[in-house]
Amino acid sequence: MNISVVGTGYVGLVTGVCLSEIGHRVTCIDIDEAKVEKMNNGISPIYEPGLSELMTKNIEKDRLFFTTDHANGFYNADAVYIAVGTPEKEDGSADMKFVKQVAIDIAIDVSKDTVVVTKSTVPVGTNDKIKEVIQANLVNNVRIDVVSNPEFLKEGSAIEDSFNGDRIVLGSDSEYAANLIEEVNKGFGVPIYKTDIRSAEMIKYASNAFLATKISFINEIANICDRVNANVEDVAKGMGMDKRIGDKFLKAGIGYGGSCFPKDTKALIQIAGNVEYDFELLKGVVKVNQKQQALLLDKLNERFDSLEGKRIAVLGLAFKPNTDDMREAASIVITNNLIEQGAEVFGYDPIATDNAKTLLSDKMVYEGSVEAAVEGSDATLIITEWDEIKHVNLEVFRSMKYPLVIDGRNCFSLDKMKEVGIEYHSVGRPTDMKKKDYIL
Ligand SMILES: NC(=O)C1=CN([C@@H]2O[C@H](COP(=O)(O)OP(=O)(O)OC[C@H]3O[C@@H](n4cnc5c(N)ncnc54)[C@H](O)[C@@H]3O)[C@@H](O)[C@H]2O)C=CC1
Ligand SMILES: O=C(O)[C@H]1O[C@H](OP(=O)(O)OP(=O)(O)OC[C@H]2O[C@@H](n3ccc(=O)[nH]c3=O)[C@H](O)[C@@H]2O)[C@H](O)[C@@H](O)[C@@H]1O
Repeated sequence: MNISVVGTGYVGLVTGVCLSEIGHRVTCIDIDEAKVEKMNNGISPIYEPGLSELMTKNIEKDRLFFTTDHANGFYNADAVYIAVGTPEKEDGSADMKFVKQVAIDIAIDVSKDTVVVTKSTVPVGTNDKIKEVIQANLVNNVRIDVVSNPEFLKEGSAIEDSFNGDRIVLGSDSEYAANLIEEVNKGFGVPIYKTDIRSAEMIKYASNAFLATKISFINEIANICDRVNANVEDVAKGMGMDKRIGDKFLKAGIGYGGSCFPKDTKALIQIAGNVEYDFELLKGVVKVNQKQQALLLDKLNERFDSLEGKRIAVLGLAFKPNTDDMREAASIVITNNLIEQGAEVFGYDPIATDNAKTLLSDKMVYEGSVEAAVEGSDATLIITEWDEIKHVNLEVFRSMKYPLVIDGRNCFSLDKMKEVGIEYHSVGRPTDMKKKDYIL
C-alpha cells in the first residue's frame, strides 16, 4: 500500500522504515529541512540500533522516500500516519499544536480517500477532534476515516520491538478503516487488538502509567531495602517469579526519564483532572520519581561536607542505554545540581554527548572515555547502564583520588567491588564494607 508518515522522530522514522521493510511504499514527511536532507542521503538523524541499515536497504529498494512537501508526500496515500511530538505543556497537559497543524496539512493536501492513523500519544478524545478539524478544513471532496494506533516501542530497541511487539492496538469507529490498517500491519506478525477509538487512546496512557508505577514501586522498596539491609535485586527476582506480577520493569535505580513516562504520567493526571477525577496513585508515582532522581545527590552529600571544588565523574548521560535521547534524563537534574554546589563535573557518554551539550550546563566538561572522566576524581556517579560502563575494568577506579563509586543503576556486583576495594554505594543493595576495606 502507499503510506505517508508525518514526523520523522523516534516513532515516525522507525514506523516509516519498518512499514517499508514489510513491503509498503512509504513517504516520510518532516518540516525540518536539515533532517530530510540527511535522510535523503541515507543518514539517520537519530541513533537507534539497526535503523540506518534498514533505512538504506529500503531506500535502495525504491520504497522509502523523504520530503518536506506535504502535498507531494500525501500524493496517492491510502493511509497517512501522524507521528509528530505531543510535548508537555507547563501545566503538565499534552500540547496538541503539532497534531492540530498536521490535521490542517492533511485537510489541505490530501487528494483521495484516506485513512488517518494517529501514532502520536494523544489525550482521550483527540482522534475525534482530528477528524473534526480535517472535515472542517477539507479542500477536496474525499472520505476521511481515523484510526488510533498508539505506539509501544522502546528507544534503543525500537526496530526489534516493531517486529516482536506484544500487540498492535487499533481503535476506530469505522470497520473499513480498522480492517485496512489491520491489513497494513499484517506483515509484522504481531497480534492485533481492535477496539473503539477512546479505549485505544486510553490503553496507551494506562500502559505507560502502569509501567511507571512499577518502577516507582520498586524504587520505594529499594529505599526501604537500603534501610533494613535487604537486597532489592533478590526481592525483585522473588516477586517477579509470580506470573501475576511479572519480572519486567522491576529494576530499581534513579527513576524513569525519557520523552514519554514523565510527560505521559503528568498528562494522564490532567486527563483525569479534566473530568474531576483525582488520580492520587499516579501523583504519588510522579512524586516518588522526582525524589528518586536526586538519590545520588543525597548519597554524595551525606558523604562529603561540601562539594565545592570536588571533581565528580558522571558516567552515562542519556536517559537509558542504547539511545542518544537526553529528554528528561536524570543526568540533567544531577549535573545541574552538582555544578550549583560548586563541583567540577566531568561527563562521559558513548553516544549522547552531542545532545547533552545542548541541554546541560556550559560548565560541564566532556571526556572521550570512561578512563579520562574518572581519572583524578573525588567521586564517580553512574547514571546510565551502558554495556561499556557495566563491563569496564574495575581497576579504572584506582586512578581516582579516592575510589568512591555511587551507582544509580546497580551495574556492578557488590562482591567484586569489595574484592577490588572500592567504596561502592548502589540502590537498595546495602554493603557491609567497613572503612578499612577500602583502598585509601
Ligand atoms: N520516543 C518514543 O520512544 C515514543 C514516542 N511516542 C509518541 O510518539 C510521538 C512522537 O514522538 P517522537 O518520535 O519522540 O517525537 P520527535 O520530537 O522525536 O519527532 C517529531 C518530529 O515531527 C516533526 N514535525 C512537527 N510538526 C510537523 C509537521 N506539521 N509536519 C511534518 N513534520 C512535523 C518534527 O520536526 C520532528 O522531527 C509523541 O506523541 C510521543 O509521545 C510513543 C511511543 C514511543
Ligand atoms: O511511550 C513511549 O515513549 C515509550 O515509553 C517507554 O519506552 P522508553 O521510554 O523508550 O524506555 P524504557 O525502557 O521504558 O525506559 C524508560 C525509563 O525507565 C527506566 N527504567 C525502566 C525499567 C526498569 O525496570 N527500571 C527503570 O528505571 C529507564 O532507565 C528509563 O529511564 C515504554 O517502555 C514504551 O513501551 C513506550 O512506547
